[in-house]
Amino acid sequence: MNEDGLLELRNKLDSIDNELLALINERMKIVHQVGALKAKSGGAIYRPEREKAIIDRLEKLNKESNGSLNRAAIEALFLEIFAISRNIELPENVAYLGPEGSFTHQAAEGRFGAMSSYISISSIKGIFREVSTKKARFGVVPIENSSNGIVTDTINCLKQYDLKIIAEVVLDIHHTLATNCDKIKDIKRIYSKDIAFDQCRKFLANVGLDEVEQIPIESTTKAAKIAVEEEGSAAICPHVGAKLHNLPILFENIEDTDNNKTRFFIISDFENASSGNDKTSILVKFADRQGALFEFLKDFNEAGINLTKIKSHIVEGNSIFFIDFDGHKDDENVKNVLLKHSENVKVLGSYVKEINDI
Ligand SMILES: O=C(O)C(=O)C[C@]1(C(=O)O)C=C[C@@H](O)C=C1
Repeated sequence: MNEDGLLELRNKLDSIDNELLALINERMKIVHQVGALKAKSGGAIYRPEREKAIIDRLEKLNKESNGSLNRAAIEALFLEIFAISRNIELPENVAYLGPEGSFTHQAAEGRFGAMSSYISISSIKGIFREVSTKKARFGVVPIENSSNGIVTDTINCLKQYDLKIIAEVVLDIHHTLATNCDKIKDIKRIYSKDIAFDQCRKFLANVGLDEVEQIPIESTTKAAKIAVEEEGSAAICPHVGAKLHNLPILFENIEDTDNNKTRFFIISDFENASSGNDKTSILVKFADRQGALFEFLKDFNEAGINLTKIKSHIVEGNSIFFIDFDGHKDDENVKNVLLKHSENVKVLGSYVKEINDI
């Protein structure tokens, strides 16, 4: 291998890295001052709308100056910088639906970065409790999956607790089949979460595993932990979960649809300012009379509000609707409609709209 000139290029990289480090430290000094200011005013540390505005601006600048980074790369770099910044302003705990390595953990790390302090919690209700008792500043919970629909526990908790949705994260969900068995025919049982089995039905039939015992447990990552200890077992689990428990992966991306996504909410105890590109989620209980739903939808339509999702859901025997629409709750047209229906509506939060939608 001819590596002439490598040393010279590495020297150049080293001196750029030195400059980057000095600049980042310079940035963090200012972040420290922002933190002190917020400590006085009581302002929220996490400002998703500001982070989005910075990334939008940098993406535009990058295009204008013909930079080689795409939006995903700019986001990856700067979301980590913001996460470090927030920790400098005030270290805050993030509670997520565990165990470690779960998809919710991945969603949390994607938004809060490597420096945050994470608390793994085993139930959705536990996460809401953790945030409302201020043991954690943020909670990360799944709200819906493209194949399995709405997560009932999350809706119930959003109804019950006085917390706000402050951000959404949409993850592409890929499953692996991981096992210590050398051959498929040696697999005698498979562990996973019930919905993961549902999402991989065709794959299991294709490889002749549809008749093998399926043991549903509470998390896909725990499935990997059990399968590594039990001979003749396999797990349907995330790549990260298999790696975490040193379980060899036999097949990757075994989900039946190539558009398998899960949407997560980040919950906290504050409300976001408008970013100009927001979405709002509400729960609505309609009066038990003819035309109630129709009137509600008509008012939204006349106010020029784009409803992006409407799902009915039963809580304690009563039917309620989970609705998403474009706009911020403080936008004039939104405010008026919500005011008119305030008796029946619970506003769950306005937050920056993700590009990756479900
Ligand atoms: O602008 C702020 O409010 C900050 O706290 C600074 C900063 C940043 O690093 O730029 C950090 C955290 C916020 O979520 C948004 C931006």
